Amino acid sequence: MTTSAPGVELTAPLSDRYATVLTPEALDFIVKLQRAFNGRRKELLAARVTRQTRLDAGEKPDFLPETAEIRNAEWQVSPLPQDLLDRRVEITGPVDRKMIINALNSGAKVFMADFEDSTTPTWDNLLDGHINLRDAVRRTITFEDSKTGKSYKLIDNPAVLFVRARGWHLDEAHILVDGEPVSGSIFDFGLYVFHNAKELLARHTGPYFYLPKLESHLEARLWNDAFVLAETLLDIPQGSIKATVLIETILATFEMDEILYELRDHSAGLNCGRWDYIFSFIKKFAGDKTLLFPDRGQVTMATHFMRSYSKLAIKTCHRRGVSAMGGMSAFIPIKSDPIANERALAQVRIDKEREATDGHDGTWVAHPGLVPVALAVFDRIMPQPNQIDKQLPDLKITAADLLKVPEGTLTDAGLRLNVAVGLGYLEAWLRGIGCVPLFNLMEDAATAEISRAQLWQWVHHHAHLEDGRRVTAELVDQVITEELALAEIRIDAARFESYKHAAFLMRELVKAPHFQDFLTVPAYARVLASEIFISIR
Ligand SMILES: CC(=O)SCCNC(=O)CCNC(=O)[C@H](O)C(C)(C)COP(=O)(O)OP(=O)(O)OC[C@H]1O[C@@H](n2cnc3c(N)ncnc32)[C@H](O)[C@@H]1OP(=O)(O)O
Ligand SMILES: O=CC(=O)O
Repeated sequence: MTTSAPGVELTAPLSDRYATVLTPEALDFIVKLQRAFNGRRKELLAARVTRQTRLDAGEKPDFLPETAEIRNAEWQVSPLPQDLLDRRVEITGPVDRKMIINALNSGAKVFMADFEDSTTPTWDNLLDGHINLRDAVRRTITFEDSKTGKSYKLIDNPAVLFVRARGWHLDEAHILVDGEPVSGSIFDFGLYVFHNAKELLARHTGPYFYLPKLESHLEARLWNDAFVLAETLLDIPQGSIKATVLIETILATFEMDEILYELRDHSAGLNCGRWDYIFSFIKKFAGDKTLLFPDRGQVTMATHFMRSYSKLAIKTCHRRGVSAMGGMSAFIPIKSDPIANERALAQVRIDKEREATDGHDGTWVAHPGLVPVALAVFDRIMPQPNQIDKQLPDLKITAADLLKVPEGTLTDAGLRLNVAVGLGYLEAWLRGIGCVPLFNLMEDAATAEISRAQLWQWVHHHAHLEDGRRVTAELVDQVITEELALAEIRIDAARFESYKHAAFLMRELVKAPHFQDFLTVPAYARVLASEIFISIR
């Protein structure tokens, strides 16, 4: 569908309802950002490829000599807004209407509405999500659950809202500008900020964002420049947009000071995105057979490299006057089994205690049932709003600490779990559901990436399981076939179709001669090609 804007085309239907958010003015705003920044985005994505070639040749990352001056100098990020001083518990979740209300009402200080790893970016999910957020910002959001008959509305003092936009690598294929898809980041950020920035500022809060999967401070600079242009176009004060960057790639961890520096007028600190971080470590060194990771379940926050990264994030943020947010424990409440449930909650408690004691200023939870658990820990260990004044001048973290591969075992159970999680997650994703409970754990794109990355790594480096068997493509293939057979008994025919698509994709990803950067990229292409989701409403 061509639009009234020259060079702009929509490849999906725009219902009257969707046209209330994707207005000509909003589209024009997105197009301006796209034309201003897409060239640099593509250069930065190309720079990722060049860097990967060097890593494949054996180069190891280190703190950058050319930015030593920024690391060594004393400077501070602009003061945090009042409503971001206390972020002790943040709940995250997809942009589903009922979940937005539940999350905002959950008792958490912050809700991060996620267009990224817990959302399949279908046209419906995206535009419904923006409608939901527009209504949430204006506190008019309500929901009637037709299944239960329950009505939902916001409480008087809901959580502060953040939005996680998609990463720089993802395209939004439903809008073409000058023949090219719009950047997913620009679409998510642009549409939200366009409709809500002024309204949020009038309500004494602001347009707050989480920025995922950055690999360098130059990518942070691009975000900062997008913020500056958006503030100019919208005529809102410079510095009123705030963003927390997820440190969730092994490369970004070497540039934390520099990332904060680039965003110093717009920064709301850093967050340890632990799952993507583990994935990124495996991916960036996929070519190195000496860096094999053990079973996913053994790669915890207690391992040396993960603890080192989390402590370095705390030290860096506190020195610059901003929050260092902790991450997401994947344990979720288990309704069907009180004993297993208590075990899961205990795991969450241990994780949050470690974070609060180390100096994090808050943490993430995946489910409203975990808000009181995390709150109790942070209230006890951090009675004040944050612990930014906890400075760690004597903490020394080296490149060797950050690059120390965790020890452990590779087991048959670990392999089977990786297959089951990869298939189960992809199956849901292809049906438009970006976050699911599997085997009593929260699974989203980041956690599923670890599973499929491990399978690739183990196959390509001929890893041995502890029972002595070698992991081969044939073995993984066989386990996929076994999982498919089990699924066929368990689920209905329509879902089984989706499972078969998932299995096809998994096989492609695991057998690919070169590690595929993100599973969501081929999965998105598959969804677009089969038009599973572009259903006319
Ligand atoms: C690594 C990362 O990137 S982390 C960030 C991305 N991941 C996330 O955001 C996780 C979000 N969490 C979720 O999607 C869900 O909690 C899941 C999929 C893990 C579990 O879902 P379910 O098993 O369906 O949850 P469950 O049935 O226990 O839900 C109970 C209630 O809590 C609500 N709920 C569950 N999780 C959330 C949430 N994160 N936010 C708001 N409400 C939630 C449900 O809507 C349901 O509400 P209702 O009782 O009013 O109907
Ligand atoms: O985005 C969060 C993560 O843990 O990955």
